[in-house]
Amino acid sequence: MDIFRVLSRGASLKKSKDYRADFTVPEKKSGEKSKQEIKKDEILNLQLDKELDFFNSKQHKIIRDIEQAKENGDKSDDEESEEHFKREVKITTKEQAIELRKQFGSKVTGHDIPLPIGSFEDLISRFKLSKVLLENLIKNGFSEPTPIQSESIPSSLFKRDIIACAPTGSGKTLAFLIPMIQNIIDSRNNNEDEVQLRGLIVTPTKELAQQINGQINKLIENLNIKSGYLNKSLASKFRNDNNKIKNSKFDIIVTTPLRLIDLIQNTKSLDLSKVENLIFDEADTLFQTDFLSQTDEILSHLTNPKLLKNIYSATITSHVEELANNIMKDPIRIIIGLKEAANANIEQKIIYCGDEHGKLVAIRNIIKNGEFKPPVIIFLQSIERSKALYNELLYDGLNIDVINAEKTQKQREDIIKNFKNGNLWCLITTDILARGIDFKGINLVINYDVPNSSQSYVHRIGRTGRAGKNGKAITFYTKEDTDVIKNVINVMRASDQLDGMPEWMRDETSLSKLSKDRKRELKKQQVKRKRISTVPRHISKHQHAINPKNGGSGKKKKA
Ligand SMILES: Nc1ncnc2c1ncn2[C@@H]1O[C@H](COP(=O)(O)OP(=O)(O)OP(=O)(O)O)[C@@H](O)[C@H]1O
Repeated sequence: MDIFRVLSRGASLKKSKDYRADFTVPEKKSGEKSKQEIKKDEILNLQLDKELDFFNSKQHKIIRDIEQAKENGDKSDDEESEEHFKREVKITTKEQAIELRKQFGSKVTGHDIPLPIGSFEDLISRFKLSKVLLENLIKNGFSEPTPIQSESIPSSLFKRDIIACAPTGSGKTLAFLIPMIQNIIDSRNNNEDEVQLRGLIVTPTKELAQQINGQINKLIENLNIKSGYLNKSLASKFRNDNNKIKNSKFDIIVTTPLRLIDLIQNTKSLDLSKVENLIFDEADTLFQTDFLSQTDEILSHLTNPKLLKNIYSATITSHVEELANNIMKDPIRIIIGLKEAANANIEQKIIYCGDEHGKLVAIRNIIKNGEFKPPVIIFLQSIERSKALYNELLYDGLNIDVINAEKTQKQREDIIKNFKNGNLWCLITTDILARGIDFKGINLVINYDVPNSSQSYVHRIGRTGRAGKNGKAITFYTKEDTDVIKNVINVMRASDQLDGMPEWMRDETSLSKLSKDRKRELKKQQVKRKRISTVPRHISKHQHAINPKNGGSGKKKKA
């Protein structure tokens, strides 16, 4: 059973210690329902929707829909859907735009900025948005735009380059997908329906690329648009350049940088010269020194003069903005909320644990005191440490697994599937899952090791508190973390989360600030930590030695 889906559809929450029993689905009544009963259910669902109005932006629409559902009890589906398309444009004046931006905390700068949209229906009248696309949005539960969508979509449809920074879990993916798909529909209409690779989305991890492609597939239903995630198998089809791939061209490709570069350098089967819309998702990673040459290489193959460039992330430093400005034409800059703050729905807490042993004690305390409410994600700084913590907690009855870059793609996919459908309660991982991954309903993120930058902290804890839901993040620190923990405290301060914290933390002046050089140093190398284990070293060494996998006899020596 997909507990997250059940939760998001308004299942009731029981107070129970057993997490599996926390989710109950309303029972189905036997027999046919009368029309009146169905209508009553609709109204109830809409009222439930209102309570679960995560983005605070659905408010008036839902209220209006409740009223309409009450009044138009017997209208046909066709009539109702036609009415949906005829709704008046909500934002038509500069004053309304200023008001909306104030309400959303949006800062939008640049030349000739278009008005934001107040509803997805605004796009029908202003941009002739495809009705099928709007239907697909509504079918998937996206009824009102989030603040970033409200600004990005019209700017992109006006064919502008965009630098966008909005909190984790605030809907950036749809913010770039909706205009990309609409632009493809428009281009295809103007070019006698010729299929060409027009949209390219570059992300730092495979998991994220796959997730975005899944999202695209939901939006392009019945649109005759084709999207592909450039995994190993698709890349090898391109490499073989057989007719199969030629005959099934793609409108959109989602990829990681290296996979794409490998393909364009070694084959001529993927032509990037017609790409009109480029997205760098988690752009600040792609503009970091490690990725920069790859990003440059990709840009050099995108030769279409009409190319639109968009960069999106929850954290964009001024350095990244500077780099982006160099490759963009007159971009519109959209910032939602505060740049370095975490999502406001996340309660943040730090715990001093003294040393490594203290961290194990702290995590077991969290389990004992009921704070450990699954689904939970635990982040550590390295593969070794993630495996060590997994071995340590394996027998604590937590239903856990570990996911890191050592696992095969298939293993990674299976673990994620199990976590999403509720078979796993807790995922132990590294920064590989820190960005972009959208697990619905994560209750708690634990930073077992302090992340090495404020950006990494914001993204890691952003796996909870998504789509308007609340979440909690706990960060452990020890005496080794005196410097890196300052990054975390600064984000907590920017997010107004220092209430109840010791005086020295709340007082900005008592925390000597980290210099830029020191921050850079910390990002490059991880804090040196002692190994994780409650088992004394001489015993674990002995266990390792007798393990048959390591050539041992498998037998314990007699005392
Ligand atoms: N307009 C909308 N109405 C309701 N839910 C939405 C809307 N837009 C997006 N969502 C949902 O919000 C969740 C978070 O969206 P998304 O993954 O795009 O966040 P993000 O801003 O890209 O986060 P991150 O910075 O972590 O990558 C998703 O589950 C998505 O389906």
